[in-house]
Amino acid sequence: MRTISENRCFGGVQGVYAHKSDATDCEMTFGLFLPAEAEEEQVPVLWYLSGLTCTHENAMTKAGAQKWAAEAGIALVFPDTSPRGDGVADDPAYDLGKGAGFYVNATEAPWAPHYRMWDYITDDLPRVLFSAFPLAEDAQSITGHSMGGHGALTIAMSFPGRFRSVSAFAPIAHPTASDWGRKQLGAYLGPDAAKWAPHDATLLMRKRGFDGPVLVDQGGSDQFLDLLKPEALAEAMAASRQNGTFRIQKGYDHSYFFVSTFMESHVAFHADALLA
Ligand SMILES: N[C@@H](CCC(=O)N[C@@H](CS)C(=O)NCC(=O)O)C(=O)O
Repeated sequence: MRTISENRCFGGVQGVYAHKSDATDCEMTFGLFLPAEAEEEQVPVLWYLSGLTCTHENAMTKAGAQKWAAEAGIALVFPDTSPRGDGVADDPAYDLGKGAGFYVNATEAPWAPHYRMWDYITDDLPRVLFSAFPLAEDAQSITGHSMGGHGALTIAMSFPGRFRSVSAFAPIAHPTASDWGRKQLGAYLGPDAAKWAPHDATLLMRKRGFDGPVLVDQGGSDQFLDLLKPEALAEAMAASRQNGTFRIQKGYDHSYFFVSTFMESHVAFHADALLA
């Protein structure tokens, strides 16, 4: 692992690090905010998974999460959204290939050799983080925006007991029924829709739900509402009697202005679970 930068931030440190990933078989970059408490003890950790076109940098610089995480004494992890590098397959469309890993392990050509973001987030990066930094493995929560909200919800529901709470900002909520999903899951996992189901938050919510609290915020004026399909997830949460809250935020769009507006509330929600 190598350090790209470390900057003092709200009494803690905002770092950017790169490491060779076994999962994606390329160098990966991530951001990690450590609050001041990390100088003395292990701290709880909140994962933030980003959306389409993002790198580790978008949320780190635009979501405004560090202030609230510093106040709560919580670390923030900002992973990249896909494998990177010259030898990595890509597509001219912004919603496939680099910047659009969709948090799955691709099985299909040309994606299979590097597009293993599920393993990267759930296995590879945790191993790096918990061995190199003072992070409490038994105090993790996860959130994300758009494609990252999809990743946060599907990963949280697939690893019962690992995350104490999950939240999402405008998640891609029902990808098996959306052009933000069918195209990518088809490309990465092949045409058999049965293989897509474990990567659909609405289907997972109907089937098993999440064992802790869930918080979802969705902008009422989001330009991608037709692709995100929030109503499917809201219905599934109600049908499975999920402990949680689904909020429509009137007038807000899909941008980081929306994410940063509600970040304080999401960090407070996770702090309740992480510091209990
Ligand atoms: N830019 C794309 C939309 C992609 C988009 O809105 N990405 C969101 C996540 S799904 C994002 O966070 N973009 C980066 C940013 O706002 O910093 C388009 O051409 O329609």
